[in-house]
Amino acid sequence: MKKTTREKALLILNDVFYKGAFLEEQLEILKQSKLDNRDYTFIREITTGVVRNRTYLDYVIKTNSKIKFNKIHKIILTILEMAIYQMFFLDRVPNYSIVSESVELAKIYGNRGSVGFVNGILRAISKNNEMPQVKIKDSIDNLSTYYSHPKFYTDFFYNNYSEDFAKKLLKANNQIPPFTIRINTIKTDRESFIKKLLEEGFSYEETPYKFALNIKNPEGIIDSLLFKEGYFYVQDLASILVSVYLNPTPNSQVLDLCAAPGGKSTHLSALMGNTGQIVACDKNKAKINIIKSNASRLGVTNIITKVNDAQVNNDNFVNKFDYCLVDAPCSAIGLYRKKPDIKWNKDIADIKQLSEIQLEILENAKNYIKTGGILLYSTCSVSKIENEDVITQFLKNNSNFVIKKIENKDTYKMFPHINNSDGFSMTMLVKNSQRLS
Ligand SMILES: C[S@@+](CC[C@H](N)C(=O)[O-])C[C@H]1O[C@@H](n2cnc3c(N)ncnc32)[C@H](O)[C@@H]1O
Repeated sequence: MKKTTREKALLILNDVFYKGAFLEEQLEILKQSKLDNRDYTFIREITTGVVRNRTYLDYVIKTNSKIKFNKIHKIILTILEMAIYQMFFLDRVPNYSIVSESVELAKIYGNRGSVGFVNGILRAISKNNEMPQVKIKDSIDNLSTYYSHPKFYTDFFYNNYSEDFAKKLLKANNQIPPFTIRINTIKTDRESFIKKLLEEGFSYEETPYKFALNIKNPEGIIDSLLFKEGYFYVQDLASILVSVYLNPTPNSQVLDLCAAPGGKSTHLSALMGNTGQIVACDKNKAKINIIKSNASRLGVTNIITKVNDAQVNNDNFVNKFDYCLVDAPCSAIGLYRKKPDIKWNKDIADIKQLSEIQLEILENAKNYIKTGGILLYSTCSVSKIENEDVITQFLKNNSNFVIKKIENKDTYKMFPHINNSDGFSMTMLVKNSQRLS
């Protein structure tokens, strides 16, 4: 029998929560399946919403369930999470229909007992006219539950920044991110691009960087001629600003050690007016082809690509470059707003492990820069462990490097609630001399 939209959403969530699937990839597969656009949008809205608000939804279940929370069968739990999300976060479906659709799903995936359970608990919860409050005494627990964030994350911002900062950040992480594009100045100029954009029926708002625009109605823009002609690249503001801060001079030699899919490399190329040379590397061979195809679409001619493991020293690179970008593999906990499943699949242990890899990469990168050259370290993580701590250790090991402040900060951090961007960290280091040891 044909699966309903809710059933499709249920199966995606089940794969994401219990089988290690990535939400974005699952949604991409669904998109390719020629599903009606309205159904696709609804499934994306429910699945993303449930992933984003999971702890809160589970709290509502816990406080209303007659069965112990950890005794609820996983798929039944997901049916409940989807139902409660629709009740309190969407307003287009009436509660009675949410309950009956959920009961239908329980009939397919559960047993007689679970059908009665789903019916009973959802009827009770649907009697609330407003979102049930979270009543947990511990403030950090309370915020983590209400805004559905890992406790270590809330704890860090609550204690190292402030309660107000933590609240605003968590709230912003649960909002839908803007669709930001970078105008490709190799192919067009700002004025002509905006004219074409408006002619094609797209509207935009400005961002603090004049070549980055937030598209208000991005549906279809990837299929547009503007895209095919390489007039723009889809890229978050924070990611765009990394290349702006590095700001390599024309004709320089640039190394991008973790370059795929090529967002920053191709931007660096535009900033250099397609002059000099950018060596764009990645460990992953398949991803190198994505850099090539992006570079070709964008009219970039000064990039050469190389499969290279940045954790291994490469003698061919030593002392060759004026600039080196290390946009390191990281926990991506700065991307909660865009990819909410990261909330649930990266913990402190992963972050610590990544910080070791990041330091290892920097320890190689330092050899590749000429004296006076610049090393820019960036991550889409807002953790201290992957940023300030890595840099502190690096500077301890390498006294011939000094920090060059960005926006008056040793490590400049961008946040969704402050910059309306992904969470990002960047540190600029200058190599003052060769090491004497
Ligand atoms: C944050 S992404 C880079 C994004 C890219 N700079 C951009 O702006 O489009 C990190 C990249 O590092 C690559 N990577 C992971 N470990 C690596 C390693 N040991 N050496 C080189 N690249 C690595 C991943 O394949 C991934 O493409």
